[in-house]
Amino acid sequence: MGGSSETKFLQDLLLYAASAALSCLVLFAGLRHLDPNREASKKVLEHKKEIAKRLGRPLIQTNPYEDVIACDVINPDHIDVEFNSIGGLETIKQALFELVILPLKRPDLFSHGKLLGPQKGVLLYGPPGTGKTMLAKAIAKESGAVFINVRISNLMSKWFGDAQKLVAAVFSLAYKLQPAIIFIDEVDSFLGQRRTTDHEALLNMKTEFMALWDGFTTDQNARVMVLAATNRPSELDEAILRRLPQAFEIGIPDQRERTEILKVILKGERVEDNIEFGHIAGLCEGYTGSDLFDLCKKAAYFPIRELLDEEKKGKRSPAPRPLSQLDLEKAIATSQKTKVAASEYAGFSLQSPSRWSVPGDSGDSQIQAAINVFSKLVVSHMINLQPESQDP
Ligand SMILES: Nc1ncnc2c1ncn2[C@@H]1O[C@H](COP(=O)(O)OP(=O)(O)OP(=O)(O)O)[C@@H](O)[C@H]1O
Repeated sequence: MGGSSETKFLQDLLLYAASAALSCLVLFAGLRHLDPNREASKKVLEHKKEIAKRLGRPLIQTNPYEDVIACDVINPDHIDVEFNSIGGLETIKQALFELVILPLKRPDLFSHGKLLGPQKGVLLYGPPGTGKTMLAKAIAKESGAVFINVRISNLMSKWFGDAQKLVAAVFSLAYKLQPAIIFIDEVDSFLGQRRTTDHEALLNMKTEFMALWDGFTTDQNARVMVLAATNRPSELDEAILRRLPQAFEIGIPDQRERTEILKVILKGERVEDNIEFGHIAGLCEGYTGSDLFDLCKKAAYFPIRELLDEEKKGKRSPAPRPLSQLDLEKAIATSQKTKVAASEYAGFSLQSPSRWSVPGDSGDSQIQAAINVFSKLVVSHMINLQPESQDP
């Protein structure tokens, strides 16, 4: 009798122990499943590994704001633009090589004395389509610097409320990934002259940006450079111009430069040997690099159309014929240059970084100014409609 009650007790004990262990397991699994951060942290780690791989830099500690910015970072090895892909602009390319590329690539040469401290800010200004973005990318490529393409409107619309922290993240991430280039396209829309209509969040972002930028300017170990581009240099704040002491005008190319651009665009394409590039460039007065690129694309359709016409007549060819001079001339005859934005830019000229000439008060520029003010009012109104804060 005593033996059977002992066995029963042991059986019960085992049963209790087993069910307690099972309950713990279920509870633990349930809690793990319910943990809201588990999936998120797993994703973040995967994302960070992916970014490190993409950037060609070792895995670094980053905060959630830096992770947001990391999505806009480009590994220099993945950039397909180099100085050779840019036609003309020889003097500017040479100056940028010495001022920007060399200090990022060979900081050792600039660490002896204060005379040759690395540039911390360069402005590229000029009409749309003249190659400013191309130049910025080529600089990153040639200097092996990561390229952080800061899209302020994106930050403002997506992360309103946290935008200031994201601005800080731009600089801290650049520092961690250095050498780095922070590229701000259309800088006037972010760091333009302060207006009474500016939203407080935008003003705070500007102040934060400038303070952080100043910090980098005095830090001799920072291999971080701000490259800014604009079509409207006269709209920039004086305070910004002071921080961009080196400014380069990327203007409308002349005939010699247009010849070089055409050669660069058509390099590696199937073209006839006898194209007179100088002659074609002469027919393209006022064209920007972007206009020339569009022109070549348009001309490249003629051989394809011809091939399709031949096919309709039952004649088969293995490939379209090479592009000819006549194709380019025909494309010029039917092309309309997109000179609208270029004419808007015309009239601005930079004497010195802090001295700008303002366009005459033509009817056109007044209408444009009115459009600018109106669009800024709309944007500022839209900002007011944004929800308060969203966590990245
Ligand atoms: N100097 C150039 N050499 C070769 N291609 C050029 C040149 N300039 C412009 N292009 C062509 O025009 C396209 C647009 O140039 P890019 O975006 O650099 O101009 P942008 O000055 O930055 O214009 P935006 O002010 O509108 O941003 C390039 O992708 C390239 O195909």
